[in-house]
Amino acid sequence: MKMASFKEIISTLPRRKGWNDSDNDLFLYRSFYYYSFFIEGVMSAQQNFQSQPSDIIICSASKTRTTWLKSLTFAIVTRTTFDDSTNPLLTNLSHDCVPLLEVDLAQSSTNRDPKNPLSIIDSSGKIVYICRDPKDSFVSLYHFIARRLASKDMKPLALEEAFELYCGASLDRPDKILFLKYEEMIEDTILYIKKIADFIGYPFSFEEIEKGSVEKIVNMCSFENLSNLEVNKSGKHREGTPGAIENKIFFRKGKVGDWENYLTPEMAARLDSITLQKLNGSGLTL
Ligand SMILES: Nc1ncnc2c1ncn2[C@@H]1O[C@H](COP(=O)(O)OS(=O)(=O)O)[C@@H](OP(=O)(O)O)[C@H]1O
Repeated sequence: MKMASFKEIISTLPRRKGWNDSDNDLFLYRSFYYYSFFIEGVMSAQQNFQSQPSDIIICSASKTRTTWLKSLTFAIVTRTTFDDSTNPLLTNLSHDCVPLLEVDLAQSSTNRDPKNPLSIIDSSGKIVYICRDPKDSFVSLYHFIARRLASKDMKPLALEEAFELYCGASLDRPDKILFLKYEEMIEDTILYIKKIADFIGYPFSFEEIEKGSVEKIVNMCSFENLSNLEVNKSGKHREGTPGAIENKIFFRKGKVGDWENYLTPEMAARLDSITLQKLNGSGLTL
C-alpha cells in the first residue's frame, strides 16, 4: 500500500487561522498546533529520529526563552572547548549554535539510522524543557511577529484579535524531563545552570565553581550581553532562505511580567484559566 506523503497527511489535519505572515493556517498534529512549514520536519523527526544516549534535547514552545536556554546549554557543554574570546556564541545567534532537530532531518543531513526509530522519551538521552508564563509568551510572540512583519512593511493583527487566536490553540507537554520554569530560573540562575549541567552529564567541579565558571556562563548568556553582540544586532538567521529573519528580532525586552503592559485583567484571567485547565492533573501549577 502506498504511504501517504507528509503533504497529504497535512492536508487532512484540522486547521485554524494563524497570525504569521508566510502561512496563515496552523495545523493540529498530535495535540499541538504548528505552521505547515515546520510540520513536515516535525513529522520526519518523529518518524525517523534515532536517539542516542549522548543526546541533549532542548524542548520549548515558542517564546519561552529558548534562545537563552540554548545559549546556556551550549555554554555549559563547550566550556572547556572554547575560551572567553572564541566561544561561537559570541559570533553566532544561539539558535545557530545548536542543530534544529526537525530541520536537520527534513534536509536528510543526519547520519542517524532511520530504519529503527526510537521514541525520544524512551531513550536514555537527556531532555531539558523550559516553559514560561503563557501571558508573557503571548506578548513576546505578538511582538516577534509584529516586528517581523514590520521588516516586510506589513501590519500585524490587533493584539486583541491575535489573543483570540492564541487562546484557541492548545499546548501539550511531555514528561520524563528536566522541567524548567523561566520565572524560577531567573530568580536563581546560578543554581539552575548547575542543575542543567548535572542533569545533562556535564557537572561543574568544585574548582570550576570556585573559579567562577558558572557566573561566566550567566554573564555570557545574559540578555544584555547577547543582544549587544554585533551578530545579534545586524546578523540574519536562515539567511538566503524564505524563513530568513533578522537576529535582533529574537531579542526584545528580556523581562518577566511584561504582559501587564499589554493584557487587560480579563485577558490575563482568561489565559490563566486555559493554562490551569491544561495543567490539570499534571502536578504543575502556574
Ligand atoms: N539571553 C537571553 N536572556 C533572557 N531573555 C532572552 C535572551 N534572549 C532572548 N530573550 C528573550 O526571550 C524571548 C524570546 O523567546 P524565545 O527565545 O523562546 O524565542 S524563540 O521561540 O526561540 O523564537 C524574548 O522575550 P521578550 O523580551 O519578553 O519578548 C526575548 O527578548
